[in-house]
Amino acid sequence: MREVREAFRRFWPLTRGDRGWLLAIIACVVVSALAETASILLFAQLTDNALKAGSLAAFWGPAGAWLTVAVLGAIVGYLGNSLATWTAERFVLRLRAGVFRHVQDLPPHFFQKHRQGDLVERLTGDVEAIEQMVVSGVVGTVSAAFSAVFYAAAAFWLRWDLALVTFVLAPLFLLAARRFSGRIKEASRDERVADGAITSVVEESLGNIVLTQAYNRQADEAKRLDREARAWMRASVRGARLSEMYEQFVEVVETLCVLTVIGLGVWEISADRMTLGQLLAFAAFVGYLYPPVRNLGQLGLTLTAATAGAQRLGEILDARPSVADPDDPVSAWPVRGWVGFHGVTFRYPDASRDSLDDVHFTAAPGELVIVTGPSGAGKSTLSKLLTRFYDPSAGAITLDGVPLTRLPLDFLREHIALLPQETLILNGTIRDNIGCGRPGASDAEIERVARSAAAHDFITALPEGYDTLIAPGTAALSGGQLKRLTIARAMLRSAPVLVLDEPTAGLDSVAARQVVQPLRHLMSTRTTLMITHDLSLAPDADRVLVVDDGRLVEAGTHAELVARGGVYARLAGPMPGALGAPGAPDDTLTLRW
Ligand SMILES: Nc1ncnc2c1ncn2[C@@H]1O[C@H](COP(=O)(O)OP(=O)(O)OP(=O)(O)O)[C@@H](O)[C@H]1O
Repeated sequence: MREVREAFRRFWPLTRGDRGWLLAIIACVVVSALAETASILLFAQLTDNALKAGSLAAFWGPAGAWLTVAVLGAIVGYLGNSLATWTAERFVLRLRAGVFRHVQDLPPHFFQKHRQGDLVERLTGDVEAIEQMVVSGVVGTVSAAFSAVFYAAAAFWLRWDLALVTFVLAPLFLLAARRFSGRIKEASRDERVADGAITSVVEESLGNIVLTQAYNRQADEAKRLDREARAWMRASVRGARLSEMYEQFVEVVETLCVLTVIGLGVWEISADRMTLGQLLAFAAFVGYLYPPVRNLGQLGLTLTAATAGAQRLGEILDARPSVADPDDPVSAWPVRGWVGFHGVTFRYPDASRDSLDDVHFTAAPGELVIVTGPSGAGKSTLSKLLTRFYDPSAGAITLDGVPLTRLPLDFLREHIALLPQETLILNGTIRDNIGCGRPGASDAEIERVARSAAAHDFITALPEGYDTLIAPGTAALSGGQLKRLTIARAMLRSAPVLVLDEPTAGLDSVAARQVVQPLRHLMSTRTTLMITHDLSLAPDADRVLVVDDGRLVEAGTHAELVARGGVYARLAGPMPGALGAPGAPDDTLTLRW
């Protein structure tokens, strides 16, 4: 019960704006119940006056009234049900949008901890389960409670003594619901978890299809899916079995009640204390009473099953973004591009050691700063802090002297463009993929940056040119071509600070050169922080920073660091043209760790 209260406290506020509609739906239910009652009483009247007496004259009046009531009931029923569906779907829409917005602001480590398929299930199945509880549940409970009280009152009004005897059996329904609810909830939770696992396995397998085929892992992947599918099957069958058991038990209790009514009725009629019409009406009221009572019992089950979904969604909503917009933001100014790291120390959430330790450096507008160092040294972490995916544990990062924590996130990310290590492609046309660098950019601007990024020629060679559809993982373009699209995207953003994380990773030297040339153009006008193992640009850089084990161990120009003969000199190795150095095939030196 505490869980249900908790779930309501969290999700009920989302019905704001629809509560008037909820009342309207309940009003429709009340009118429907009234119409039903009137029909039953008219039926009793017909039985006693027309049927038993065989009088056609006594037929027309009640028959006309019954038809009118039935039509009215049908119209109100239709309105109520349509409104209920509309309101429920609006709730789902709002809840899903809210959770999705929240998820989009969560930090990278959240997505490393949760499998994608599981998140998909939470945003679909669990969202619907909560609707079942919050909207349909509330409307259903109020309606069922009202109908139950209403029909019970009608039965009492007709024959209170008979009603009393019949209702003695009612607690059996609630007992059954209580007995089954815990187990049904457990099965429902297992089913949702298994659902998420299946989606995850399918998604991961299809995403990794090359690995699966190249290493003949088809059977292993099939086994993985089979394991999750069996878990789902077990939970699903268990859930269905429990629900069915509950249904059948209730059915038997209902039959018991009906037989009690008929038995008592026969006795009363034989003693001339009741007419046949009254007995039929009484039996009808008791019969109408069962569905709402049954629904009330079942609502308990729906509630408990839905709390499983509410808990899973609650876990997501409780995850906090690692950064937030400042309460007192600095107002916008024309950013020049001074970047400063001042004693920056950082530890990832849940990590046991610092990934960056007391890092100091500054970069001036127009400067190219290369950050290099061994794998795992903390280079990409620098870029995540500069684009504020996380805030430093100690120290501060500044843009034009203003701490990043004082800037609205939108403003920050408008002025610091990130070209991440992975080539990130959107599902859409090539134009969309470049254009998303600056929403609202004209076709001419998109084409201009594509030319600067050396992408225009291969784009126009495609049959559909800029309208070619591409998607993550399925694009019929090479790695280097895709990279150039992302460079064009970054160029379009025209941010004064550019953070490039391994822009040439995974490309051969020819492709790397094709990528680097437009990058040089892009970098000439902005502050650029380039994280790379590829030192081909190092001689051109204004400064090279060497990071090792989270610390900034060396800083200077390429020539200074080579001359110093320290870590960088060892990493860079002999340079072309140096005495005894093997000549590079061209003037681009590509050294890798
Ligand atoms: N989400 C995370 N949670 C905990 N530790 C992390 C996380 N991401 C990175 N790390 C750790 O932080 C350290 C620095 O990682 P980072 O990705 O910055 O290295 P890098 O220098 O960019 O490496 P590479 O050159 O291989 O890309 C590593 O020891 C890594 O294990």
